[in-house]
Amino acid sequence: MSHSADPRPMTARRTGPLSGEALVPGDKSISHRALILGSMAVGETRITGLLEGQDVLDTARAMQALGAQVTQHGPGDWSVHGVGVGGFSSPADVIDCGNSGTGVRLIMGAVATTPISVTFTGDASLSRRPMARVTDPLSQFGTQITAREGGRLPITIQGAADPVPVTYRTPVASAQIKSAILLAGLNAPGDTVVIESEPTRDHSERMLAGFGAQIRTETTSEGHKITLTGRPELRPQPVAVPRDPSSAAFPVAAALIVPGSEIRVPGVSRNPTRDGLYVTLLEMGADITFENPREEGGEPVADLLVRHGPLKGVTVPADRAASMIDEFPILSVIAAFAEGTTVMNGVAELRVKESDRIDAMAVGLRANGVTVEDTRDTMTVHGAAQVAGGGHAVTHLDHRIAMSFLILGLATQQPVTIDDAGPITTSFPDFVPLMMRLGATLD
Ligand SMILES: O=C(O)C1=C[C@@H](OP(=O)(O)O)[C@@H](O)[C@H](O)C1
Ligand SMILES: C=C(OP(=O)(O)O)C(=O)O
Repeated sequence: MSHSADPRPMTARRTGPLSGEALVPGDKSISHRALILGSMAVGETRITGLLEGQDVLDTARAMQALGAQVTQHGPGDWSVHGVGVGGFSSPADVIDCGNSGTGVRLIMGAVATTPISVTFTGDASLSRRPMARVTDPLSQFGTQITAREGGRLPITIQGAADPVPVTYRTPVASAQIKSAILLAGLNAPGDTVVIESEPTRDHSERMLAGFGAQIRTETTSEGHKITLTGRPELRPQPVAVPRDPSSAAFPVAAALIVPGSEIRVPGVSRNPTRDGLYVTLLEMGADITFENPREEGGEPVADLLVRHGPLKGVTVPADRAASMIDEFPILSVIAAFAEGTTVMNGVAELRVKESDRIDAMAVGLRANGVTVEDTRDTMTVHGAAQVAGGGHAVTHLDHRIAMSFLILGLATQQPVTIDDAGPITTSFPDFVPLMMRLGATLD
């Protein structure tokens, strides 16, 4: 489902020190996977801390359309009665994945080796995004796939009745490609193998192991190699979803750039495959302390204590990009307030997210007085002690662009406006009230 068609403009104004506790929502990647794997297990999976953002609600609805029983018991507290590996049935209608690349790509994988027919659609943003990166490897299982020209949505999948396992080297570092193949491999006999040159977020591997699948990861001369043995019976597991480090990045950024701020962000995942922003911020000299490190729901988590302080520009190496791929828009905002230049390398994938995020950030930052250079796969931001603001940013149905510019406006001399705050509901429905409770001025 797409968010409401009426755009909701919003303005962020220069704010006094931020303080308090920011309880950010559950991790989006883990929430999608908990619903999908719960639906492919036999029996009841209980999920706590589920992100109730539109992207995840669309996946919940898709699982129901495919035959699983998905029930909300309270805020963040959900259960899924799964149908087992190979147990999905043809849905009565098309499956609309709204704005969610993760939703559509993982669910295409999950249905690819079950002999049912499913048509997928999405909003204007998702309909522009490349899908051949997933449908190409899925067709190797024996799946019949028809897509709109250029490999775009709408896509119809006729799942393979007699699937064969696949060995696939991913052409770009993408957890969505990897996960789609692994989910398809669940109902193929024998071993399905994915080889990636850079490790990407490993939530699928962790959760598949937790649900009892035979899966192993090795670093080989070919790259990072994941081998899944097909046709397991998945056993339901309670899933406690940790708080999302990608969502935490927004209040963290606000505290770093608004003078005098000090905030606490508890229970945030510190999964090393998601930690690149925090590694980078420490290199920039950010005052962040990771307190009370512990394990929750199979993921390392910590409480973040973040204080405003001087920051310096850094060069982010290309091999770190996968571990912070969704955090570059907000890093570019933080970099605008750092002393010196921040160079972000190996970020070409940002051009095929909900929007072309390099272009959206570069254009919007320039409109607010920041000097930015970009190439196909790099972005360079020149920091300054003061940032003028006073500009307007176009968000292109992209939640992370919307939130990034609202954070920018909390520390600029003049207010920053965005054309539409609506897409924020996809990943962080409570963003505006949460930021206002910390002291932000958003209207
Ligand atoms: O697997 C996932 O949950 C995700 C993987 C990343 O996409 P890619 O796999 O396209 O890099 C990321 O940008 C997205 O927000 C979530
Ligand atoms: C890229 C993102 O999500 P998706 O690919 O699931 O739409 C994101 O949340 O930043």
